[in-house]
Amino acid sequence: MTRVRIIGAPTDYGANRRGVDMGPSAIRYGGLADELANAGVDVVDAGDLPVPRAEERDPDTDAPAEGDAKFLHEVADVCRRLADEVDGTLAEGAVPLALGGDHSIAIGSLVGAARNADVGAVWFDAHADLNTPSTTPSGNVHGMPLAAALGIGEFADTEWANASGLDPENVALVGLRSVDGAEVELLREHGFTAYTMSDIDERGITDVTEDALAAASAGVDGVHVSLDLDWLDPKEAPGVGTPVRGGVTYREAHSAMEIVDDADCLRSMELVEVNPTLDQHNETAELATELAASAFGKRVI
Ligand SMILES: NC(=[NH2+])NCCC[C@H](N)C(=O)O
Ligand SMILES: [Mn+2]
Ligand SMILES: [Mn+2]
Repeated sequence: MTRVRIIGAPTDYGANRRGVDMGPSAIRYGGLADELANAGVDVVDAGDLPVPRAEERDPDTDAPAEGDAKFLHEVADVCRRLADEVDGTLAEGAVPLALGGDHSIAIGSLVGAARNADVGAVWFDAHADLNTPSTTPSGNVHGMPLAAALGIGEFADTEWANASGLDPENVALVGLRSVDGAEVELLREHGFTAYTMSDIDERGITDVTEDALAAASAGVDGVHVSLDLDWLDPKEAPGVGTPVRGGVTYREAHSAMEIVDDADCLRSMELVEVNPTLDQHNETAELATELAASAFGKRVI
């Protein structure tokens, strides 16, 4: 029986929209533990990491990386602790399921998942999250976690540069539709596997997700699945801070998660960017729980 350990990371340091720190509560209230239990999974909830409120902190943008990256020290502190939790969960033989919080927590998930193994990643997101402190249009670290975990640009000087051991060839991005100029360059240069919404239109979600998982899992021990809820169309998932029209549908999202389960390479997962203050009747949080259940094996019959 698959064992899943839920780890809440209630942080909004990486996003300028307050409210995403309430994501873990909303997702739990949306029925996560029951959904996973119905999927036949043995679930343990480890509770939330303690995260000081952003108002009590200074969003200084100095070291460890130069440029404009708000609350980078605070993000680093949360991610160090999350990495320890993720690694500890894997050591116990369970699958870590981290709940954001904004997408900056992915740095901790990836570093933790990779501490004692070679990993790949599938990034289900409207965005590439490959900005660095010098290229960011917003200063928000939730637009940078993939660059940070890969040690790209100014992140080469940080503790993260060699921590994840991630190879861009084992990173597949799915559903891209809002990519900044510098990110386009990185996607072209580094050998990432990247699928835009146009690829999904042309080839269908099934083929694209199968290819993404094949690329992410080639030659490594397992795959981290990072699910940013803004991957979905805002009509389906309104409770996110950076919505982009033209995302995947409810059915496409479930289909992709079922393929994640079929591929049998899932090592760790996270659900990020659920912002209950922007949601309608908690529907985005509930959708996150349902999608997690599909990824962990829930089927109709
Ligand atoms: N995880 C997210 N929602 N990221 C949104 C990033 C938006 C934009 N590319 C930025 O860097 O600011
Ligand atoms: Mn996004
Ligand atoms: Mn993201």
